[in-house]
Parts: sequence; structure tokens; C-alpha cells
Amino acid sequence: MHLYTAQEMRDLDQYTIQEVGIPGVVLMENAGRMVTEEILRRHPHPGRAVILTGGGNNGGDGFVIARLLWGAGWDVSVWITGTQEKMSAETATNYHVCRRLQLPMEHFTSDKGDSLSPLLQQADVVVDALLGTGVKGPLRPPYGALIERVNRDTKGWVLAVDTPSGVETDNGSIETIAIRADVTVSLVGPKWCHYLRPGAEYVGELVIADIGIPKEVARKMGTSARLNGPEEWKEFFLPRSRWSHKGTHGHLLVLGGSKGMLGAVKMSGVAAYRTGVGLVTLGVPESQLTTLGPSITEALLWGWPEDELGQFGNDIPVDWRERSNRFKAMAIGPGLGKVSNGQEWIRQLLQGDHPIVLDADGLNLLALDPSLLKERSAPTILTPHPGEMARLLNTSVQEVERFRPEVAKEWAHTYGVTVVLKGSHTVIATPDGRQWVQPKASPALAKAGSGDVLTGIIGALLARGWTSATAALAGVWLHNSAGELAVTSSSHSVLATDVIQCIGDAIQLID
Ligand SMILES: NC(=O)C1=CN([C@@H]2O[C@H](COP(=O)(O)OP(=O)(O)OC[C@H]3O[C@@H](n4cnc5c(N)ncnc54)[C@H](O)[C@@H]3O)[C@@H](O)[C@H]2O)[C@@H](O)CC1
Ligand SMILES: Nc1ncnc2c1ncn2[C@@H]1O[C@H](COP(=O)(O)OP(=O)(O)O)[C@@H](O)[C@H]1O
Ligand SMILES: [K+]
Repeated sequence: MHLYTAQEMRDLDQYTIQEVGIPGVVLMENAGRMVTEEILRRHPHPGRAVILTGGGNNGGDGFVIARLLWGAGWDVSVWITGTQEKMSAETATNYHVCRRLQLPMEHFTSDKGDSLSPLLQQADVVVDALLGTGVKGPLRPPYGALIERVNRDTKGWVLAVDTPSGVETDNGSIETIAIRADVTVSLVGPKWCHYLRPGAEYVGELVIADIGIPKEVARKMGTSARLNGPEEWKEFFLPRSRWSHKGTHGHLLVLGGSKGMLGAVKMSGVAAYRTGVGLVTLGVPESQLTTLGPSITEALLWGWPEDELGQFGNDIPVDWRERSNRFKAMAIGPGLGKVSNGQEWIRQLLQGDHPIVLDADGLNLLALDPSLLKERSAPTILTPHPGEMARLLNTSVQEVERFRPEVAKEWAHTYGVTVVLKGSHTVIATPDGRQWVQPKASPALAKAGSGDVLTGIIGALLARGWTSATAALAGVWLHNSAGELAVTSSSHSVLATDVIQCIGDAIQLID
């Protein structure tokens, strides 16, 4: 599914109106009708609605909603912000219709707030049709005062048309204040702000409304970003052939598991097996083999040179070259810990032509010299959480979170790698400039070990021959779905090992 910026949305609207010839007023009618249907679905009997309209086309949608609810027997009260002279032709048309029908309409000014408050308190639904994709910069008066009152006085629920007013469409920032919606009905498709904080926290439940722009037209116009879902990659998830053997499904080497962190490498290995890889080798510091051995039955184990503290890094094994040919891909990082000869150690591993997924301390080693990536031609996936991304960029976590799409895109482009910038709505960026957002977020995953599971899943897909883009996308989706499925009682109680158990069920969800 397409994920829109404000400009991409405007371009699609303009193309539909000017080139395809569907009049803007028809699109506005469809938008208003879809939103009204959503209200009536949730509140089938006539009730009370306060409809707040702004000066742009978002406000125009509000006038359509007012008319349709009124027609369905609702008691409506329309509060207008913005002047009639600045209305677009479509918005003005719908405003005049409401006037001719003599709907109760009032122009909002700060001194009228006290008359609005009782209506907000009595309303079953408050419709926010103040500002949509056209908002720019800090709110001008009286929007701030109005929004503050809505957030304070509304007792029923708030429905935002397209975006909660006050939230910037492309980056989810809130310069002043924003409507706290219970439901947001996004027109045509989702917008970036529905997934980026802080704006995303104001969206409530997100509903997508089709306003009659032909799918072919939307496809032709396209967007630079999409939502992650099975339709992006499911063609690669083939049934397991009855003629296959373990070698057919790839061999993954996971490097990690320093003293005290063996659980991480083990979880990655088991998650990889659950994702269907044929063979997993766990490479751990030599002295850890005796501890790891009894706890994992299916993996092959390989002891790596270590220093006197039991951590990697004296060197890579002398037989690395001949043995490395057996592996189809590598996952470097789960429980890797410190590596005494770190920069040289990671350089030698990145030099090879294995597809690699780098996580955790693997990323911290990379941060010593990210330019190593530029020498690689094989697929590389980085899976940083915001803290690791900040270390790679030598910046703060706040900066990374503020510019999530830009950071992932820029890094992917500069270093020719696929970036999986983790978080509630993980952003995935590929070197060719494409981006995806994981739309569903499972908070059960907010627990130690989740990242190791993701690394194992992605590593498995790389070892099975998937491209880095498809492995990253399918990996993030399977991980999140398994996280959701693992919630059998409370999302507080899910363990990373429970998530691993659910990978099979997540695969079953791919339709
Ligand atoms: N044909 C179309 O383009 C369609 C657009 N639709 C609706 O139109 C919306 C976009 O319409 P517009 O481009 O008119 O934009 P908006 O309705 O989001 O807002 C633009 C208006 O807000 C004012 N404004 C912008 N930033 C402000 C700020 N910081 N403080 C105070 N006022 C500010 C502008 O001066 C302008 O009057 C969409 O979100 C959607 O709801 C729908 O009607 C479907 C069809
Ligand atoms: N609230 C959340 N909603 C959705 N996914 C989450 C949430 N919190 C964490 N995750 C996911 O869980 C994983 C955590 O990874 P990471 O921070 O590396 O954990 P660890 O290092 O403990 O294994 C990431 O894939 C992240 O996207
Ligand atoms: K709005």
C-alpha cells in the first residue's frame, strides 16, 4: 500500500482532477461520505455532532459531513475557522449548501470559546475538519485555542479527517498543539504522520477511506514509500518442496555469544531455524562452547579465537577462508559484546562476499569505520535501534527519532545497504531510495531479546537466497506478527522465546 507525503497527495489529487477529469467537488463529496459512513457505523442512531471546519479543503470535507449527518437526523453544529474569501471553489460550494440548508453555523473566534464548550461536552462525536495535508508551520490563531478547548472539553469521541489537525503530514511533528483523535479517517491512503511520533500518538484508530480515485491512477502516480505487508514479498515465500534437503534452504553462520550473552546467539539461531533455514552454525568464543553446547540441539557449533577475557577478537580463524564457503549468509552481532581487535576483525568479515545482517555490537564495531561498507558488493542489512543508529551517525537518539525516514534513507543511499531502523513502526530503506514502514506495532516486542530474534529471521531469509530488501521486509513483518501471536494472555508477559515459537504461525498468516 502506498504511503503518502503531502506533496504526493496533492499531485495525485491534481492529476485526478485535471487529467482524469473527476471534479474536485466529487472527490470532496466522496471523502465526506466515507467519513460519515464511518461515523454512522460506530454510532448508528442519530446523535449530536460538533463539526469544526478550517479554511482549506479539509474544511470542505467537514461541510459535506455536516450535511450528511444532518440528513441522517443528527443534531449538528458547525464551527468555522478561516474566511470565506480564501475557500477553494469546492469548499465554498459545500459551505453555501450548508448555508442554504440553514444548518447551525458559527464562526469561531477566541471570545466564543465559552459557547462552544458546552456543545463539545454534549456531543457524541466531534469532527476535526480543521487542517489536513495543507498545514504549514506553527498554528495561526485561533486554531491553537480551539484545539486546546476540544482536547479539554470533549466527552464523546473525536474523529479527525485525514490527519489530526496540528500534526505536520510529512514528519509527524507538532509545532504548537494537535487534536487528540480517537479515530482518524485518512483519505486515499495513509500519510507518514500516522506512523511518526509525536503525531502518531494523536491518531487513535486509523481507517483508510477510498474516495474514488481509480487504483490504476494511484499506481501510476506512485509514492516513494509504501507500507510493509505480504503483498510486497510473498511471491518469494514458496512452499517447502518435497524434493528439498537441508542444503536447499541455506546455511547461516551467526557470530556472537560472548561470555554472559550466549542466550542472544542461541535465540537468533533458533529463530533462523523456525524461519526455515536448512542449517545454522553458531560461532562463539572457544571457551563458550561447553556452556552453549548442551543448550541447543540443532545448531552446529564453531569455537572462535578469543582473548584472555573470553571475548572475540584476537583474530578470525585460520581456516576461515575454506570454511566460510559453506555459509550462504552471516548474522553478526547477537551477544557479540566487546571485540578486542574490533576494527580489524569486522573489516575482515565484511571483506567477503556473504550477504550479511549486522546487529547490536556488530553495528557498534561498524561505527568505528562505516566506510568499510562502501567496499562491499554483497547484500548488507543493518538493523539498528535508534541508539545504535545514533552511534553510527555520531548524533543523539532524539535527532534520529525526529528524522527517522530521512536518516534511514540517507544512510541506505550513502553506504549502499538496507537499513532497518527499528522502533514501534520500523522504517526500512534500500539503497535505491525506496522506503517502507511497518504499519502494525506489537508492544510485546519491547523486551530484551526481540532484536536477536529479528536478526535470526532476517539472517535465515538471506541464507535462503532472498534479496536484502525482501529479507528485511519479510523479516520485520514476520517478527511483528509473531510478536502479536505470542500474546496469549498479557502483552506484558511475552518472552522473546515465545516470539520464536510463533514464527511458524506468522508464516501461516501470509496469504
Ligand atoms: N481535491 C482535493 O485536493 C481533495 C482534498 N481533500 C481534503 O483536502 C485537504 C487538503 O486541503 P488543502 O490543501 O486545502 O489543505 P488544508 O485543508 O489542510 O489546509 C489549508 C488551509 O489551512 C491554512 N493553514 C495552513 N497552515 C496553517 C497554519 N499553520 N495555521 C493556520 N492555518 C493554516 C491555509 O492557509 C489554508 O487555508 C486534505 O487533507 C483532505 O482533507 C478531500 O476533500 C479530497 C479531495
Ligand atoms: N513498542 C513496540 N512496538 C513494536 N515493535 C517494537 C516495540 N518495541 C520494540 N519493538 C521491536 O522489538 C525489537 C527490539 O530490538 P532491540 O532493541 O535490538 O532489542 P534487543 O537488543 O533487546 O534484542 C525491534 O525489532 C523493535 O522494532
Ligand atoms: K483534520
